[in-house]
Amino acid sequence: MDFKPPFQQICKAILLQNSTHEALSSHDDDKVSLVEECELPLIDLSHLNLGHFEGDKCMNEIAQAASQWGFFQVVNHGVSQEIIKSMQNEQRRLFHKPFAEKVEKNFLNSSSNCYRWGNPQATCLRQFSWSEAFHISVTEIPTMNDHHNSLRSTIEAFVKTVSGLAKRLAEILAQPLGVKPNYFEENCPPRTSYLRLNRYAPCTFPSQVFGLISHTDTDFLTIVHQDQVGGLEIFKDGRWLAVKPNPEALVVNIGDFFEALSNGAYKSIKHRVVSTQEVERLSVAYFYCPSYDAVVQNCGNEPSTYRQFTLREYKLQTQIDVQETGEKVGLSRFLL
Ligand SMILES: O=C(O)CCC(=O)C(=O)O
Ligand SMILES: [Fe+2]
Repeated sequence: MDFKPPFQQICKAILLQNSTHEALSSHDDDKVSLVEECELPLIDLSHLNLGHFEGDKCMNEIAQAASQWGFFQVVNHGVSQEIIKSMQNEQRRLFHKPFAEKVEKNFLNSSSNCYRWGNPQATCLRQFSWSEAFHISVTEIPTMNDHHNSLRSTIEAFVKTVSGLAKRLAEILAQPLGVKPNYFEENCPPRTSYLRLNRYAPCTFPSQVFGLISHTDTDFLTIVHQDQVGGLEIFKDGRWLAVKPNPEALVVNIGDFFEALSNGAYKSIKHRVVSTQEVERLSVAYFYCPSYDAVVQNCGNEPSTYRQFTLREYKLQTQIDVQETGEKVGLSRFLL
């Protein structure tokens, strides 16, 4: 039985609905083109344990990377290569289940819309993502079906380490902002974060369709492991740069809520994944989120750039924008 979602049929239908001219004449930003490769700032987290001087230096590097890049990579992060390998194997096995099974409501015994693919709202190819994903809320992990070999125990092991890492990084980033020390303890209980397992299938139209369309993340920060295939691109200083994969490293990026909390000092920058025709690509992302009604607002003394909001308001606004325009508008909706 086929495991691939019907990406090709949907793209053909979109192309038929639009004139070809319209589908191909998108904004320059949205075109798939050759881009330069970059190496993200690389931070060795073992330095945090080397005493005050090295520790402070490492914390400064983290805050600087968040301000200048919005993206960085970390090594010695505590997630073993064994867990990473095992996660990739489990992901491959999971995504290679028949498509008809994956779309079943109770496939993982988690929320009914846990399996997602493409973009149901896409009206043109540049809004379509040639990828599939499982969104797994941290609360759902203990009750997940485990007839998929050791998927659940692997996810548990991964989340256990990565959730602690997310909190630690958030606290380090919050320190120079004057955010109260227990802000994340109070506003980001473990149950509010989630994991996304991504699979980017080989793509029939790699020059026209992205694996994942350009977006910023709706969270405080995201921790990603990408495999060796590559394809992640970030929008920095007016141009797209390809992130060179580093199998040892985890990629960390600032989400919209840290940009608001830091009053724009840390950057939630646009990123996307380009498709390839040849091979599949796997990645796993942990989204560190506040609870629905936690208030996100500038904690410094300067005048605020954004009005305060909650995740509930933000998600509602995003839903409206996606329905009306096919895309998330994001933080600019909350500009003062
Ligand atoms: O697959 C990747 O490398 C990035 C995924 C991503 O940006 C996301 O899931 O929000
Ligand atoms: Fe993202």
